[in-house]
Amino acid sequence: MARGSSVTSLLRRYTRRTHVSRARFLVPIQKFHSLRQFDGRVLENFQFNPSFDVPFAQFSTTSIALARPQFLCTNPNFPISSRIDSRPFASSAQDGDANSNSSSVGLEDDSSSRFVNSITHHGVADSDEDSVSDSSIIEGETCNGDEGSSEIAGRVNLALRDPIELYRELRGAVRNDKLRKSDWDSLREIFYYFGKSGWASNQALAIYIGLSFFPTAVHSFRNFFFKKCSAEIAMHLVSLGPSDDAVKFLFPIFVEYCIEEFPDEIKRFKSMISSADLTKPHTWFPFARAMKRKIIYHCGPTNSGKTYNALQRFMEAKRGIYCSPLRLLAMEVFDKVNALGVYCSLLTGQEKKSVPFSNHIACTVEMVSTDDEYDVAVIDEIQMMADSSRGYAWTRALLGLKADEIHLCGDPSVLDVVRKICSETGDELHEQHYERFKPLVVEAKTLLGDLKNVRSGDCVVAFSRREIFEVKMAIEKHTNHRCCVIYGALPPETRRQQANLFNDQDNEYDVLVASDAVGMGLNLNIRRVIFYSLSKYNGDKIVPVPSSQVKQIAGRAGRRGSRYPDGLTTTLRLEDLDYLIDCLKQPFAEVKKIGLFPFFEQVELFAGQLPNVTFAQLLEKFGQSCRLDGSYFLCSHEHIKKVANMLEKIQGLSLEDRFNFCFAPVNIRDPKAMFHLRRFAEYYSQNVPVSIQMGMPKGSARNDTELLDLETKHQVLSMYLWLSNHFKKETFPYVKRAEEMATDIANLLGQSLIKANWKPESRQGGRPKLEKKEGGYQRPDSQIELFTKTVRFLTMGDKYWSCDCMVLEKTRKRLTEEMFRGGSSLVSFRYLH
Ligand SMILES: Nc1ncnc2c1ncn2[C@@H]1O[C@H](COP(=O)(O)OP(=O)(O)OP(=O)(O)O)[C@@H](O)[C@H]1O
Repeated sequence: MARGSSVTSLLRRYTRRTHVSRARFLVPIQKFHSLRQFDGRVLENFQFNPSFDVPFAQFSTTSIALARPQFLCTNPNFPISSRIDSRPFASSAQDGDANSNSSSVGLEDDSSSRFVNSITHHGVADSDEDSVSDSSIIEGETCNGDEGSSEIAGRVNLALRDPIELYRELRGAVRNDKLRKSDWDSLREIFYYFGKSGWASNQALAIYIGLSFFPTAVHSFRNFFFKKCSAEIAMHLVSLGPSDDAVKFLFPIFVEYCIEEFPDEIKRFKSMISSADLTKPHTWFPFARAMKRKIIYHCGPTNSGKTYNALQRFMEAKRGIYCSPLRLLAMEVFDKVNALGVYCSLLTGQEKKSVPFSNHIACTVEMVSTDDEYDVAVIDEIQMMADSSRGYAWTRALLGLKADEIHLCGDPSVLDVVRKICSETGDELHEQHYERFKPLVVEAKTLLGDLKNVRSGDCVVAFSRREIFEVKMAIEKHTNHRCCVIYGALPPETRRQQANLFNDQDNEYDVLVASDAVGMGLNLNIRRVIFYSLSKYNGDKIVPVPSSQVKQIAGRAGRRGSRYPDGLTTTLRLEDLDYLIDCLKQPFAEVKKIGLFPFFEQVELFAGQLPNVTFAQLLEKFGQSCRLDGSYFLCSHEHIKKVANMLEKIQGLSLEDRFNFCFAPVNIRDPKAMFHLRRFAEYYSQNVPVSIQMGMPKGSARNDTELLDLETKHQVLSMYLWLSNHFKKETFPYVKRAEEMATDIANLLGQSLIKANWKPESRQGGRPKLEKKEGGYQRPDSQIELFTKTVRFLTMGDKYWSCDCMVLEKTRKRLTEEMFRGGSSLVSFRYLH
């Protein structure tokens, strides 16, 4: 990115000079957010010094609250009279209540509260004589007669003096040569301690001294101090030694020094921070805020009719928008609604289907417009606001949609966050709670580790492509069942085709083998969901599948209106059963934070502060500097940074181009797909028509390599279509051709899957295998200790064993064994929540 010359070179130079690591930079920033929350509460009436334009209240901070008496007392900007006799930072000393002090100033770390306690114990402003003598003992002084007392009294007075006054005195002073070498050594140690103090560096943020600049500022302050300090101040510091007390004594003087010495640095850091300000996101959408919106939260588990009810309102409305988590689901709604006679258009990243006269639109949530007005909007799977990478799209839709009525469908995990948001936006919230149409029944018998036990209508869920094909092969080899296959890398069209094949009764494809992609968006006639395993690769290591996902997937069994309204779920192996039950029993974990990501305009503003960095570095810096309110987190941008790094060398892309290219749907672990994205960007940067440059496969895949190739080809075409919708149309002129090719490849993929009976290959090669243990893979441990709710065991022969409440896990196992011995061929138990 060629940009103008650096206005922030100083800051960057400091960053380089001090080798500030990312981790070091990040940790205090987090703290700093929490300080800021405290700030709003405690410092709302606190004024700042306008002459320096340093809004102390803007960042917290504890120090400022603590330092208030000192700032107030001499600064003409603070007319309120203050107690000159108050000791620096020891506001509690005035009321003599250490605890109330530490809570009232919102001290957040242990060291700070320890410090305040120590001040209170040693404090003298509470005119407690014992404290004075304690102080002298603790400080290692010997109080011998009047001389000792007056020396201590002098230091006590010094400690009570206004730091601004002290600073002014220092400014006008000349070097003191009376100090002994040992005193200078002590002072050096004290300043070293000060420079290393996390508390001080954190508090310095309040005056916009950034963490990277802090060591330089301390160094400069030290030089100044050594040149100027009086014997009195030096001896006072020496008596404190390298301690928190010394840090807190020096800090307000340091603040004065920085404000006077580094106004440019302060201004620069301040503008960088404010350009990365993501606080109060509800204020980003003034038009939506001007509306009186009604939010209806359809809250409940899977298969409880949430989406059905929301869609009824959507179809009744004059103008409606449905926001989907998946292209597939947007297509389903588009088809369903049009079939019912409501004209509806489709908008996803890859396709725009405009239906004439339509006032309704089904779109993917990332594509939702916050400019258009609607009567009714539906945001499906609202709990995805908490998704670590895509959550921002749901947050944006909820905050920004201009709709009179917004229906949110989802589980209860984000209910509290939505309540909080509505209280901030002023929207009226209505909650509608749902129960599953029919309870999900856990089959305790499991498949006993044998895939021969699959039955018609079963869906076997595995969490890797390799396992999916292994399971399909095994089932087709050892039974008469034929399998359809659904996993994430398949195009939505192929997934739908496989779903239809499975739902259709007039063929032999009666078993489905699927990944977690089956958890959302497809209406399937599933009788029983069987978990082949309950661990999955998370991009880094093998982890237990989270309980929310287990619930979502298991909930696919027994949909209302399907052939199997009673849903069953179980595992392949008995050993996994406890974890499955555990997950189903877990209440929905309450989400505390939801995702945000800056708009391009916000990134652009920030880029103005850091002109000579790469786009990936810019994003990294943004992540480090951005400020967020307590209910939000910055969505992960690792994927975006990888693409940004790949495109770095391409000249001629504007910042906006780079930003948009980074959101293109690409599998960053697939080198071929990454190669094509880079090629597309290169062509685009040269302003020449971007060609597809990809041969069409001759037929369906004959082995797994060819199948993988088809998948990649489809992804590249999908990327081309996405880019054509996000960049100048004329640069991507082969849209028609790309659409045709994509459709053909989706069909070829469907045909390939039907006959696929080969050993699967791995796209990455390097992915860790599931760790084998005796009896299978590494299983997640069950966390169940007790059953705390009513549990009822039943056999399929309508004979019930019931035992209410607090059934120990061992008891459950014993009962299950008894039921087996009792000759029951199929044993299940049901939780009545
Ligand atoms: N009142 C109803 N009349 C007829 N069918 C209904 C009704 N309510 C729901 N259904 C059907 O029940 C099935 C599940 O409903 P729906 O998809 O709305 O559930 P959900 O709670 O949104 O589930 P999920 O979160 O899994 O999508 C759908 O096939 C839907 O068409």
